[in-house]
Amino acid sequence: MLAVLKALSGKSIGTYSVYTECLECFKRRLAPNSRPKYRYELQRHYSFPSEDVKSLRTIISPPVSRIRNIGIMAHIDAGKTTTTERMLYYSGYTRALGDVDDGDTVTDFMAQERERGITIQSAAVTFDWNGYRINLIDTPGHVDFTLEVERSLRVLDGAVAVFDASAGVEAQTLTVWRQADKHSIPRLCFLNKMDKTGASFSFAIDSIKEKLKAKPLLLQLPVGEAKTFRGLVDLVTMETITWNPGTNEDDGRTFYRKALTETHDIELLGKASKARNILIEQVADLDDEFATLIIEEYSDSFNLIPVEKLQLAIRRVTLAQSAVPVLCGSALKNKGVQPLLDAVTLYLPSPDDCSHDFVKWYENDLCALAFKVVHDKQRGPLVFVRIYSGTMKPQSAVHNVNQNCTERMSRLLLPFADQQVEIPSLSPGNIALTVGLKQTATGDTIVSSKASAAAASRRAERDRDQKSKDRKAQSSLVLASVEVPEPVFFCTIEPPSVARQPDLENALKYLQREDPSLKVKIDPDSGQMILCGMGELHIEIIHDRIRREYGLQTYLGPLQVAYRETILSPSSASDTLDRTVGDTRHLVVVDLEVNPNPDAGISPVIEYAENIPDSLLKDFQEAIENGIQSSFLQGPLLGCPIQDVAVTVLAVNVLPGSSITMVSACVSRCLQKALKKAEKQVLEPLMKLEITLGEEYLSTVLGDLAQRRGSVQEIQSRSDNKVIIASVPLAEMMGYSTDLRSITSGSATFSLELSNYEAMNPHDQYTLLKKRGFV
Ligand SMILES: Nc1nc2c(ncn2[C@@H]2O[C@H](COP(=O)(O)OP(=O)(O)OP(=O)(O)O)[C@@H](O)[C@H]2O)c(=O)[nH]1
Repeated sequence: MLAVLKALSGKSIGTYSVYTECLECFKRRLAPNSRPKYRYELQRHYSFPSEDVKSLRTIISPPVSRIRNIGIMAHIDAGKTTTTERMLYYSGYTRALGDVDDGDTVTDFMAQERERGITIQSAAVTFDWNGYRINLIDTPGHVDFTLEVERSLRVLDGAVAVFDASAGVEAQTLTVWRQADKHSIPRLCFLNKMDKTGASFSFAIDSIKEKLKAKPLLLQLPVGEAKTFRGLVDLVTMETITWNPGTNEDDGRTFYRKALTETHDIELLGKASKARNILIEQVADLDDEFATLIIEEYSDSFNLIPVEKLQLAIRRVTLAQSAVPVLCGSALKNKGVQPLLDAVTLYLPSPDDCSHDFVKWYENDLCALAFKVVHDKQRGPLVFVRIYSGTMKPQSAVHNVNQNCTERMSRLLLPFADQQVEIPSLSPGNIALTVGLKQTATGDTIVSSKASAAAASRRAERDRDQKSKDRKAQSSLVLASVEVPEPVFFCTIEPPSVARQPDLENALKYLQREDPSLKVKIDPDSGQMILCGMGELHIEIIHDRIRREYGLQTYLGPLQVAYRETILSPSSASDTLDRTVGDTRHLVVVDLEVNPNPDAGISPVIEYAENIPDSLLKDFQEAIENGIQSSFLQGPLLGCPIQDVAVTVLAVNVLPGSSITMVSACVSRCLQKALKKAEKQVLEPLMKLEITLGEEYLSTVLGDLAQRRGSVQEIQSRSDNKVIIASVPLAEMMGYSTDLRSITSGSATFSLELSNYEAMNPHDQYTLLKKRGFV
């Protein structure tokens, strides 16, 4: 039922994240009877502190080969949080099963998360399973928090993709799958909700093949489906796995493995033998070592292949990302989670299996990446770090390469969601939480000292092309930073009174450190603060957090779409700036030309005429380019950023003694002049929209899309549903979740992703300019 209530999310492509229309859906979650209110008095039964904390301390630094840094990723509501809760329960970390519907899960620990039952921030959770240390990141499913997923993926070595077995691959799964591809992260698939009406193992597998273009390796078969789902067949060991047959109330802790040959179920045995043979053939096709073993020793009977040999081959294939193992179960009904944990330890990589270039430059010195900052009122910023080399110790000074500052770390903690266990040191491959780092922001690299950073830089330099060694070596010290997508929505934000303005600035400063996808700027004309975000939900959550966490009742202006501007014809301009400040005369003369350049994107392509002397560029290139960049932020039509334009600087003359600020100002003014003279065009964000709905609503929804300037590209059939794929301007999608729900009686779901920026037609452009008071 809940799933049906949610008209939902979207996804991202490339560097862009996406806007999604799920504000209404989360408001619905707040409504009485949707999900229970957050209750501070909720008490979880933790199996530590006491004895278990001690045992945790003894295994602070497990062997690297026994560490798994794993993410759980999926479409919203596929069951990530429920699966994580089961993992924590079966590994002995919690004594009671958390339930998203009761708002008492461990990983969704923020107030909003518990109240609304959604995951907003990634929570890192550490636990042990069968002698392995698992650092698990529960990533959010909402597209407005795509950056959270990106951040997590950067520090993971492997991932579990959770699917709703009745829905197969959904929009957000595709997004996170692409993200995992980008970061080359080996994956397992878990087909969850096998108990749900409509669950279909074969449908889900087909959708993995078709939509993700992945090669699924079936490691299990379900026994029964939907209401009849009662267990699994493990095709690697040829055993049946059942969970207390006949009792649905069971917590799933106890389960039984039985050799399939002993079940007397001839049909199941036949099906499983066939599926196992296919698995073996698939693995042999992808792994030469295994193929040779089969040809040389087991060509007569696959049944004799030792389980460990098959497991090792599956592991190699998974790490090579030539195929993905698929498992299934029902987290809610407590089935299938323990074999999933076994698969995580068996098939997903340890930190040792993943190579990172920069690690060798640090040798045994500390090198860590801050991948998340959370602001804690009592303890200040808490920084989640992944350690790549060296050892991290509390009460020590560390050097932040990005901020070029040295800070003192007071405490080091193992993160158990909202519980943390203090530890005396941490070794490579692990994820930990630090207290005391006040300057560090998401994406920063942390090393032991400035000298160690310099030593690593020298080693990197030796490895590199000598020509451009300085710049390259400098950047090589900084681990790949998170790609922060451009916001697509913005609105003004005002404090309750002028006196509270500094408090609001402070709150936004903290929130920005935690969430780099949130941007704050000041409107140059009105002086108002502008909040820029990834979607309605994103901005609403920020607004809500300012109220709850900082006690500020702020006022938001209407949400506006972030348009762009470009030019359609070349033009040129000259400008002279002649100003005397004190005794100094500043005289700058600039000539430049602008040209449309569809490949330029949002960064201007800058060229210089050949007659401009190198000496002048040496002194003023940076100032010239700063002037160009600042002009690009405010187009001549709407004051929106400029894209797809090339600038050629034809001449620059500077009177000796003139300041570089004057050079920037003159270039900027000259560029504004040239842009104003050119033929101008507003570009609007065009979204790719995917709607899944019952056939009976098809014509109504298509009619509604036509009114929204939408163009339908394809209508597919998926199970009993229709899927409309269309492109629609973002400006027409405000409040879409409410509208779609009302015309489909709440049965349709949708997702949105930014497709591209497209030129508005003259009529729509005129209407927009008029609405904004520019004509
Ligand atoms: N029938 C069935 N329902 C499940 C199963 N697992 C989870 N659910 C339900 O699906 C809904 C969503 O579960 P969550 O665990 O919150 O999903 P999620 O992927 O973490 O959701 P977000 O954090 O909001 O992205 C809840 O109502 C769960 O009770 C399952 O195995 N079977």
